[in-house]
Amino acid sequence: MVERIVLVGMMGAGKSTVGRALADRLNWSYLDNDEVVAKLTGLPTRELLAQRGVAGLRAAESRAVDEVLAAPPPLVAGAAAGIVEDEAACARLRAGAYVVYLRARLETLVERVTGTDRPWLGDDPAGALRRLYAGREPRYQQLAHLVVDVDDRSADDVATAIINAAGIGVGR
Ligand SMILES: Nc1ncnc2c1ncn2[C@@H]1O[C@H](COP(=O)(O)OP(=O)(O)O)[C@@H](O)[C@H]1O
Ligand SMILES: O=C(O)C1=C[C@@H](OP(=O)(O)O)[C@@H](O)[C@H](O)C1
Ligand SMILES: [Mg+2]
Repeated sequence: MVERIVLVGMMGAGKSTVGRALADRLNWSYLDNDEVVAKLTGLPTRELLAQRGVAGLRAAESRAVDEVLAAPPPLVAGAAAGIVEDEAACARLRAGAYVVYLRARLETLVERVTGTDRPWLGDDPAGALRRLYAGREPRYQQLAHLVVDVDDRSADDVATAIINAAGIGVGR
């Protein structure tokens, strides 16, 4: 029975938005990577990256996975977009949760994150996203138990697709 759903995907795919909508619909709790990392380290993600570098950020994101896997179910969680760069964390995630890849076209991601204050984007968000996407896309596919296309769909539609595919009975 599915009782721990973890959303993965690129920044801007909608992990936080869909995750909250899905948790609301199911009346489950929601744990967001950014919040778990802030709780574990006392620092917002951007600040953590600035102070401890990429290795420090990835280490905290890996610990956030363990926190999510140890938290009492039922729950929905949004993982760090970069978790696919950590093979050991991916193996734990896949073994301990129902992993859903929110797959978005590159153009959708560019549209959603350009102008926001996210790591890696610099002054060429489209180029940065294209490079990240090329490296990560096959890994998200491998990691996930379910792939859901999110372009041109509301967050609520995406949540419905996940509920149906995972065979979760709402309200039972
Ligand atoms: N299905 C959707 N349709 C339209 N906009 C969306 C959808 N999902 C997310 N968004 C918007 O895209 C942006 C990024 O979403 P967010 O949930 O923060 O993504 P992530 O957590 O994966 O980085 C937000 O402005 C959010 O409102
Ligand atoms: O692309 C990445 O490596 C990251 C993107 C951001 O996450 P979102 O996908 O929630 O924006 C950031 O907070 C995360 O820790 C690292
Ligand atoms: Mg997010």
